[in-house]
Order: sequence, then structure tokens, then C-alpha cells
Amino acid sequence: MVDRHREDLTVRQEGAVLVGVTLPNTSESNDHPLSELRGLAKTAGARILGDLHQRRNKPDIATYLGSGKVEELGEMVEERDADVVLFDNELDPGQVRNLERRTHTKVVDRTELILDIFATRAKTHQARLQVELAQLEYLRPRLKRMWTHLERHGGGIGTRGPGEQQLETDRRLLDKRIRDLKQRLSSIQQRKKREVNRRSNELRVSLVGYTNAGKSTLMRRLTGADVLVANKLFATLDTRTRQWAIPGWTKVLLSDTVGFIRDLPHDLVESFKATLEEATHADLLLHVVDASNPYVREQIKSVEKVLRELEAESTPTILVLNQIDCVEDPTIIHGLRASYANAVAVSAATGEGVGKLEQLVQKMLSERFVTAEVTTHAGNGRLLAYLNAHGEVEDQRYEGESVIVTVKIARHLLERVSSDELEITLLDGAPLMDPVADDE
Ligand SMILES: Nc1nc2c(ncn2[C@@H]2O[C@H](COP(=O)(O)OP(=O)(O)OP(=O)(O)O)[C@@H](O)[C@H]2O)c(=O)[nH]1
Ligand SMILES: [Mg+2]
Repeated sequence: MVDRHREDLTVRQEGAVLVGVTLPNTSESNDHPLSELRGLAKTAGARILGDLHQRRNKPDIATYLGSGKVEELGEMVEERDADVVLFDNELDPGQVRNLERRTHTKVVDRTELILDIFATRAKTHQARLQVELAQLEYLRPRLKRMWTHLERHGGGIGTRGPGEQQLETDRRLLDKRIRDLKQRLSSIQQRKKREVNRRSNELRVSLVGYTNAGKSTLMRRLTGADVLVANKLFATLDTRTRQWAIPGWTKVLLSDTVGFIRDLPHDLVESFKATLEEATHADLLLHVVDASNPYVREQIKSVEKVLRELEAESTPTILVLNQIDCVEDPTIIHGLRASYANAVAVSAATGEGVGKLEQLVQKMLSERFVTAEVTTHAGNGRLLAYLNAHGEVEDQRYEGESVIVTVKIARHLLERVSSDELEITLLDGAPLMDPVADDE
């Protein structure tokens, strides 16, 4: 049952008609209301046969689209021999059913389309499990729809009278699979957490941002990593981490991860939470945007919303205004820099501005980190272990009964160990806070 439905979701090679309804509260400009859906449809491999757009004060309860427009859609589908209607909005199961009935074709809403793209692009074990979980959560309340669909096309052995009993059995199987997936994902997550804890002396910087902004291109530019770059939405679905040789720091790790999108389906955020948190719980975030996109401000807002959902809004962040080689009007960059603190204009493609970005990263890391000479008695093994675990020990020498350690360490972690048994001399960075004061 589940597999059958998943086959239905595949829109590859299919001829599609795009539909979007703009409601008054949408903040988007009027330029190309369906341009993003067009990108999603192409990424899913659909051939676009036509589109239809409507402005409404509120969605129609039965069909989302107004009834005149539904007629028009039906005609367009027939005329162009479309296999599927792709909807830019999120539909409830009843609306899908009504639209399918009236247009005599398959109707796929925005959430289902994004899930489908994720399903075809997921490569690693973890990403596959996460996508399957999101799909099943999406499917569960819609099980009934599939059965009525079968009944309608009526008949044949094996499809007769599935009824409530069959539905119950299916739901139970589905719930069992959902539990199983959650369990497997949580054990993967725990294993990863242990790995991260073991490497707690490394500094983590993560690239986050709207899909197709240029995160992977920037990752390549900064670390030389051979990551996939593509003019497709959701080219990257897994987190990739590489050493970043940034002057003055030896243990900086840079991670590239899955992009965000407006109205990212809730089930997907939930399922991908582990992957997203892995990236967002960093020492520093590089929020990459495509400054040449007319919707850049909306995209920044969408990303900030997801970051809040992931409780990462307080992580220090640099806004990377990427693709400036494609921005013709300089006032756009000026405007963005005026609205956002810590913004740097770059082109990941040409390398312009990347030096400035590295300088700002160095500066922001230095604000959180200090280099210090810590002097203590040579037998203070606990402190030495602590400094090695949480900081980057650059030098360690003995003088009589004492040991002097030169260490680069997060300011608050050093403040935590200040005591009478040791002496701290700062080699760089602003003075430490009084040790009795609260952490940060
Ligand atoms: N002109 C220009 N194109 C760029 C720049 N940065 C990225 N691109 C192009 O933008 C497209 C998307 O780049 P990616 O690096 O794959 O974007 P991403 O943010 O990793 O996208 P997802 O993984 O899909 O979220 C590719 O076609 C890149 O070649 C830039 O600075 N200038
Ligand atoms: Mg990418």
C-alpha cells in the first residue's frame, strides 16, 4: 500500500501544470509568483506545460482555488494532456480529492512535492530514514484518501471492500514502521553526539541558508572540498564536514548542510532535526544568501524562522551576501548591509570578498576565544586534561614544580577554571570576567 502510494508521488518525466494561489498575508513581491514552484518542479524532473495563478482573500474550502479557476484548470489539463497538477500551496486531503475529481488528474501539493524531491535525492542511510519518516507522517492522515481512490477505480480481486478493518491494519503497520524509524534515527543521533563530544576541542563553523544560495560552492571555495554543486533545489541533503585552514586556527571544521525553503514542511523539519541541529549547534554560523535573488529578504526571514525552531538564533552569525557577481544594482548590497549586522558581500564563484569573509570569521572567533598562558603545579593532571579536551594547546613547558601551558580556548570555558591554584596571563583577547560572575 505504502509503496504504491510512493510510486504515485514520483513526478519525474511527467507533464505538469503549475498552480499557485497568493493570499493577502504573503509578503512576496508580485514579480514571479510561481518562479520557486517552477524550480521545484524542474528539480523533481517534471516538464512544465502551463501555469495558472490566482489572488484570493482566503482559500476556497473545497478546492482552495476558486471554482471558475478550477474549470479553467480542468480545461488546461485536458488541452495540454498533463499528468499532474503541482500546487504551490499546502492542501488538505479533502481539497486534493475534490481537485482530482474535477480535473481528472493527479494533484500534488507543495509539501508532497518537496518530500518527493527529498526522497529521490537522499543518499546516506540517515537521510533516507529521515525522508521516509517524514513521508509516512505526511501519509498517515491521508490513508483514507488512498482507499477511496481505489474504490473509485473500482473493483477487481484484492481491491474489493477494503473497509475500515483494512484501514486499521494499515494504520497499525504504518505506526509500527514510524516507531521503528524513530528508534533507528535516535541511535544514529546518539552515536553522532558521542563523536562530537569526543572532538569538543574543535571549533565548528556551519554553512546554513536558503536552498540554491551557494553554500556548497562556498564550502568548495573555502576548503577545496569536493562537494556537489548544482543549480537545483536541495542538491545537498546530508551534512559534510571538512577542515578549514583559517590563518591562526588549526582545528576549525566547516560543515555544509541541507538548505531551507519557505514553508519547509513541518514533518520534514521534525525528521531532519538531528541533521539540522548537528549543523546549527556550532560556534559560528555562516548564513549564505543569494543576494541576486529578488526574494532575498523573504528568504533570509524564512531561514531565520527555521533557525529559531532549532533554537539556534543566539549562535553568532555572519550573513554572507553571495553571488554579488550577479548583482547589477549596488544599492541592493548597501541596503542589505544597512539592515543586517555582520554582513559580508562575496562571490563564491569568483572568489571576490572571500578574504574579507575569512577576516571577519577570524575576528568573531577571537571574540569568543582567548589565547592564554596558564601556570599551575605540574601535578595538576585534571586541569591539563581539561585544557586539552576543551582548548587547543599550543605549547606546554615545565619550570621547576610548575607547568606553563599556552592554550587557545573559549573565553567562558577558561573563566570556569579560574582559581587560586593557577595563574592566567592573557596573550590575546580582552580581559576575562571575574571568575565568580556568571558564565556568559
Ligand atoms: N554566479 C554565481 N553563481 C553561483 C555563486 N555561488 C553559487 N552559484 C551557483 O548557484 C547554484 C547553486 O549552488 P550550490 O552551491 O549548489 O547551492 P547550495 O546552497 O549548496 O544549494 P542546496 O544544496 O541545493 O541547498 C550553482 O549553479 C552554483 O554554480 C556565485 O557566487 N556566483
Ligand atoms: Mg548544497
